[in-house]
This record gives sequence, structure tokens and C-alpha cells, in this order.
Amino acid sequence: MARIDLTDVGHAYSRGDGSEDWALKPLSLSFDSGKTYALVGPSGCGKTTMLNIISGLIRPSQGRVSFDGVDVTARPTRHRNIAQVFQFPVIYRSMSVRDNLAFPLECRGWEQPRIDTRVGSVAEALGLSHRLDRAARHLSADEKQLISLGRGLVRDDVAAVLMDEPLTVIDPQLKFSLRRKIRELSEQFQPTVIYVTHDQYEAMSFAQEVLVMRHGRIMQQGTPEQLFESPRSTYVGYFVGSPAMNYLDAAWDGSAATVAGVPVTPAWAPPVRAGARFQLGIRPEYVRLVQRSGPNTLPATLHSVRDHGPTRVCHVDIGGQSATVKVPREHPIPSEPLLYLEMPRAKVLPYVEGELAVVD
Ligand SMILES: Nc1ncnc2c1ncn2[C@@H]1O[C@H](COP(=O)(O)OP(=O)(O)OP(=O)(O)O)[C@@H](O)[C@H]1O
Repeated sequence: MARIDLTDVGHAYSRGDGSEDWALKPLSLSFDSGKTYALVGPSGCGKTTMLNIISGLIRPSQGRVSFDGVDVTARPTRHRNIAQVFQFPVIYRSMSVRDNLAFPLECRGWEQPRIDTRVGSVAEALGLSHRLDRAARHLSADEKQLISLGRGLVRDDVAAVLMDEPLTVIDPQLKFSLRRKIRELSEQFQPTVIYVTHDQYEAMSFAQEVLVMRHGRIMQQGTPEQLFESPRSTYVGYFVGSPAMNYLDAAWDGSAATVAGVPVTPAWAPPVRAGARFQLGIRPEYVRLVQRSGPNTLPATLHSVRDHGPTRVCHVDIGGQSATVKVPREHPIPSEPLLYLEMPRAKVLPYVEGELAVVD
């Protein structure tokens, strides 16, 4: 498995009228060997363009791509030694499951006993051991996609496994187990995986590192925990988490913050420029519904409660601003519409003009 470095890589597709649009703004970043990454963001943010630059399907307008320090920018896909898994299964329909998995290894001249061992362990991890002798065309869509994944992971000599929305065609009920299988396989075989998805839940539950993209830029790269605990922008706070992070317009007088005239102390004192938009962000999971006023509590009105099984989501109004509170099922919800929201100071993050305020 390889370390992949993008150095000052950017890409602009030419439009018919001769103008150009940067689908990927120039950036430099590295993917460490043996780690799992997810590229996540809304449609059109440049995820597939970045993946295709890494695979060699697109030659970037500028910059350098290297695998383990070797410049591969000019190499076509077939000379990059990567495995790819696409939205739709790519399998040999007339071959058995075993032959589908073995084929990439035979092409590389592996000895038969080594092929048998490797195919056996990948099939076992995929839960396909009992299907090895079936013709692939008789399998369900999910099982076919499992084979595509298996073919991606069966070779231990690939530089990276690149996956572009591999669960799109999968039945929603099976997505969960398939996602778990991909994660188990990644832990077992430790390939460098770059996984494209528009689904933040998929990204957060699968990858060790998540890159959140917008308009051809990386807005933040970090572990799922880092993205959840300290989103660097309101964009990331809204995009990651369900429901999204709460952002409340606030005032800052140089030493203290207020929301709708009520004091709230954030985790740290932010530098706020005069006239800049100042907001306090807190995850719905960290807000507590309480009966009476106290330090860092805001009076609120309860509007509605949505049941999400193990949790309930309360929609509240704070002086004309909406917010959500996630309440574990076993916690009571006050019957009175007027209540207080307690915001633990360490979880109240200050944002200036949409960016997490950092202290120099
Ligand atoms: N072949 C192309 N020619 C011109 N523009 C393109 C081409 N492919 C992509 N684009 C544009 O580049 C931008 C980024 O597209 P890209 O497919 O990389 O985004 P994405 O995040 O993968 O989106 P999606 O999830 O919808 O595939 C979009 O504005 C898209 O319209």
C-alpha cells in the first residue's frame, strides 16, 4: 500500500465556450499508507474529480500526484496499480464467485495455493464462503457489489483501493451490514482506502479520516471525532451530525457573550472584530433540558418533539432563534412549553463570520 501525495493539484474542466471552471481548486494533501479516508460533500463539490485524479482517469490541470514519492502524474490508470470499486458492480457474470475473486491474482501470476488462501480469507470476511462455486450472475445486486469490493481488496500489492459511492445501489436495509463488512475488511487487510460519498453518516462510520469538501476545496480534514467535536466552520458543523450543530447569533462586548440578552460563557474568549457576525455553536447532543435557570442556561419555548427511536429531538425557540436538543429516550421531557437549556461551557464554541474563532 502506498502513501499518496497531491502537491498543488487543481483541475478545471474546459467549458464549450472556451472558459474554465475549477472543479478542484489547487491544494496539497497526503493520504497515509494503510489508512481509510472518506471524501464527503454535496453533489458537485469535486469528490469524483479528486478520486479520478488519483486513479489517473483525469490528468490534473496543474500539480503533481505521487505514490510513495514516485511521480505518477503522467501515468495512465493501468500503470498505477490501484483497485477501483464503482457505484455499480463490475464482475464477470459467467465466472464463479471464486474465479471472480481469483482473476486479479491470476493476472499477476500468483501461485495457485497462495490464490486459494487469499480468496478463502477474503470470501470469509465478505460472508461469501458458501457461494464460492455459484455463477456470479445468479447473485443478488448486493452480493455482486460484495464481489466487486472483494476484487478490490483481494490483492495485497495495490497502491490504494478507490471507492466511488459503492453503496448507492444497495438496499438501505443492507447498507449497514455492508458498511460494517467494508470496515472489517479494511481493518483486516489494511489497504489505503479512499472512499467517496455524499452521505456524512457513511463517511463518519467508515473512515479513520474524513475530508469535508465544498466548491472544490477541503473545508476540514480530521477524524470523525474531531469533525464532531470541533468543526472549523459553520459549514462543517451543519454538514456533519444529525441534527446539525446549533448556531445561535450572539453579542460579544469584549469580555462576555449574550444570546437574546442572556449571558452564555463560551469555551474560550474569542477575538471578535467590530461588526463581524458572532455565533455560538453547540451540538444538540450536549444541550440539556432543565427546569430552572442556572449558569449557562437559556430560557426557551418547546415547539415540537420528534421521535427517533433511541433518542428524541426537541425543536425549541430561543428569543426568535431555532435550535434542536437531542434527548436520550429515558430522559423525561418537561410538560411545560417554557423551559431552560443548559449549555456546558466546554461545549459552547465561538464562531466569527462562520469560522471557529481561534485564539492566537
Ligand atoms: N467532464 C466534465 N466536464 C465539465 N464539467 C464537469 C465534468 N465532470 C464534472 N464536472 C463539474 O465539476 C464539478 C465537480 O464535479 P464532481 O463530479 O467532481 O463532483 P462530485 O462532488 O463528485 O459530485 P457528484 O456527487 O454529483 O458526483 C461539478 O460542477 C461538475 O458539474
